[in-house]
Amino acid sequence: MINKETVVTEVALRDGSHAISHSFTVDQVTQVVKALDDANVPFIEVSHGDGLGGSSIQYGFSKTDEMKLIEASVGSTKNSAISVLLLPGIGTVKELKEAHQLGAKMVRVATHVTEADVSKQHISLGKELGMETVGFLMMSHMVPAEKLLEQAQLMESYGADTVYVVDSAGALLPHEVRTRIKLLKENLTVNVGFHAHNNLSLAMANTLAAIEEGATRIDGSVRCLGAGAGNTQTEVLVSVLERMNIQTGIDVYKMMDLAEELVAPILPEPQEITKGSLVLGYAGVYSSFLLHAYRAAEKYHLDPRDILIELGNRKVVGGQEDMIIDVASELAGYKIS
Ligand SMILES: CC[C@H](O)CC(=O)C(=O)O
Ligand SMILES: [Mn+2]
Repeated sequence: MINKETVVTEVALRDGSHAISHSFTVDQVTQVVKALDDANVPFIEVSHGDGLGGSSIQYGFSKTDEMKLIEASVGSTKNSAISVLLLPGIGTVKELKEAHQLGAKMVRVATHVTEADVSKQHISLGKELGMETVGFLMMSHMVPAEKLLEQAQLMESYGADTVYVVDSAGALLPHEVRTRIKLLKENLTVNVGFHAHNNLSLAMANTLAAIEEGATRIDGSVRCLGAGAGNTQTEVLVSVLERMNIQTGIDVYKMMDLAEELVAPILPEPQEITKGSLVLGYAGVYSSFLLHAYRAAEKYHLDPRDILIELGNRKVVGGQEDMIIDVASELAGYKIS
């Protein structure tokens, strides 16, 4: 039976950071957070696109220190809680403690889908700090449901309050989402969540499939401001759920207004499924690789699709961004020694 309540986490100010090369300013974040808070969005995620500590040569430098963005966000909320993302190794205990001190109330500890064991320290710390703590299994399309369950059970055993199935590449088909969420629901006692990317135009269909199978925590990005073709579009999601009599507590009109008036102007161009983002879903490639692949394609005079397809063939995963340049230079005929 479908749960009649869904808790939405707005990820545009974190996942959307990939789409604008991590260039959010305090002013933009403050305005958007205030409006999301006024619309009563329960959780708003604010961090570098690659999570706390992501600002680096490998992932791209942030224009504004993420701690300043987190501080400004916390100071702009009355209703919403601020969430941070952390990939163990990129972010450390130090950054998590700092974000918590600034007032972040939720941490989502993200690992590759086969590497949940590296999340123990940070999930435990999140709990110790009294934060709502989430395990976030990225690239969930790469393993069968049984393996995903094994990894989710690890996160549950470390104390996660929720475990997310994360379709980082936007590659999952609705029946594949169903199988995964169903198995997790049958075998976990904690909440199950779902995070989509719209590269195959399936974010909404997959999200509804997840909800029908019992997922109660769902991510959205307003105006689709997320990596690749973006995520499930929050203002659309909230409207659809209202039509289905599923409560999110979010004000639909306010969500629509802030999408159009505050978020659309931040986007360099409207989010759509371009040939690049489509190939992410088609080849099963991490959505945040898109702009890196475009830059490499320009440098080596290649079609970005060829780079992305080859990254998909090699099953490259998050954290291996340096492989984008390696692959591009190889395709361009350079020898790597
Ligand atoms: C680099 C972290 C990544 O963007 C997390 C995420 O949202 C995903 O895997 O989809
Ligand atoms: Mn994402």
